[in-house]
Amino acid sequence: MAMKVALLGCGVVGAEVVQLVDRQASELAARVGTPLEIGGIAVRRLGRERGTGVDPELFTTDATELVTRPDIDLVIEVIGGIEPARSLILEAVKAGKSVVTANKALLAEDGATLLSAARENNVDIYYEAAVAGAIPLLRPLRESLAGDRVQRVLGIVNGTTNFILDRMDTQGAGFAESLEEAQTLGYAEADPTADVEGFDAAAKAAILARLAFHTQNVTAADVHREGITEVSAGDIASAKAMDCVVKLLAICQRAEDGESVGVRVHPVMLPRRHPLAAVTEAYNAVFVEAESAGRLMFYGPGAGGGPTASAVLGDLVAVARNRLAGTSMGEGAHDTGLPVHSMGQTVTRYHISLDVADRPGVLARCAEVFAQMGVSIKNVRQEGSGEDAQLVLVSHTAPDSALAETVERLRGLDMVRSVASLMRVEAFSEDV
Ligand SMILES: NC(=O)C1=CN([C@@H]2O[C@H](COP(=O)(O)OP(=O)(O)OC[C@H]3O[C@@H](n4cnc5c(N)ncnc54)[C@H](O)[C@@H]3O)[C@@H](O)[C@H]2O)C=CC1
Ligand SMILES: N[C@@H](CC=O)C(=O)O
Ligand code: NA
Repeated sequence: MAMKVALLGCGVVGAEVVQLVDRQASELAARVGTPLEIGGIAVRRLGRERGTGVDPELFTTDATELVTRPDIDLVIEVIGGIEPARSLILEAVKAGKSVVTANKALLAEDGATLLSAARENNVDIYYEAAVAGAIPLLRPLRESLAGDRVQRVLGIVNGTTNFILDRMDTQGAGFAESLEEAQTLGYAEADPTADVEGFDAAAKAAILARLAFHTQNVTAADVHREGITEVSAGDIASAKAMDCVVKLLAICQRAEDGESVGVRVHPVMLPRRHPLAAVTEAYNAVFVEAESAGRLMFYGPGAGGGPTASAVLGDLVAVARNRLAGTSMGEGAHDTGLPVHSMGQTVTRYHISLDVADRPGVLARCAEVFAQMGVSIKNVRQEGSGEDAQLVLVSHTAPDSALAETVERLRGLDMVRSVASLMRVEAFSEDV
């Protein structure tokens, strides 16, 4: 007997899912062990279904009735946003149906509640599409690396911002025109604030941290977030001068004592020799450092209807197989409860470029500020002279709060005219 699937939302991803389920019907049946059939599609408004080639009888505006219908076995949620997606998923789970979702915003806000409801009802919630689209990433973190200890995850997890920064770096393009191009190419969200202000990447960072460190505590609100709107042509030039590129990274890291984790999203200067520096255009990549495995990199398309639907279908096969076998994954049952430490406690490294008056004693005075704050200088160079002099300093690693205070004190020196460029530097974990 066929397994019936309810689809919630028929936008960019949903429409692609419908096509794939139809086109690959026989392969899916063979892989699951029974045919999969779309039993209903919840949409916001009826009328647009004409021309899709799908039986108009399948469409409904009553999503709650659809997810609780007794003949529905599995639910795919691709509406997005918090409500009504959360209530619909909870209804489905309570009615004994497994769920596949691509909803990173919801999982980052309330993933622990959803997973706990799934465990109580012996069903699954799978969400591979929610982070880095088509790239198989969450399952490797959850399953393949279950026997290892992940130390750090560095990810380019937002295609739009990577596209913009890449255009600024390689073509000298400005921020506004690069964003416009990303929108034209269909990478950016309708309201691109979620991309350029780092909200989308922060949601993905929370999900990655939960899986990497087996801690259910992390939500989007715990993630320190800075977007790319302040990244200037001067920052890009400063990065180039250090043989670096500017990337927006999601960084999840265990504290040195292993007792807490740091989760953040912000622009970084990254050495060109780092594998993530080679990730261009709208591609995503996630670099994982694990104790025994060493360094792993997951790379591929992180957005778009086709890639996202591919991940949704992979999950659909997995939850259908589990249902046939009468089992479920039980994600989140083992919770380390590791707390999230503040950004101030996170160990980082700064690149600081100062417009200074080129006169004797400037360097010594700046170095004194670093010493007062207990921050060690890794290297320093001067560019230009006279009125156009710039002092470029790169620190060794230190608590972010000490580095931020160092910058404030430098700003207060009368020989420092302005801070021309300020950005954290990220590299390999052994680079201090
Ligand atoms: N498009 C992409 O590249 C990616 C999307 N995602 C996620 O996939 C999900 C869907 O994204 P898209 O398809 O791009 O969005 P979309 O905006 O194209 O589609 C969402 C659809 O849901 C419908 N909808 C809204 N409220 C509804 C309701 N109450 N009942 C029924 N339908 C309703 C909307 O009318 C729309 O057609 C989101 O959670 C998004 O974050 C994840 C990875 C990549
Ligand atoms: N707008 C997002 C879409 C995928 O999650 C991006 O640019 O990566
Ligand atoms: Na993925």
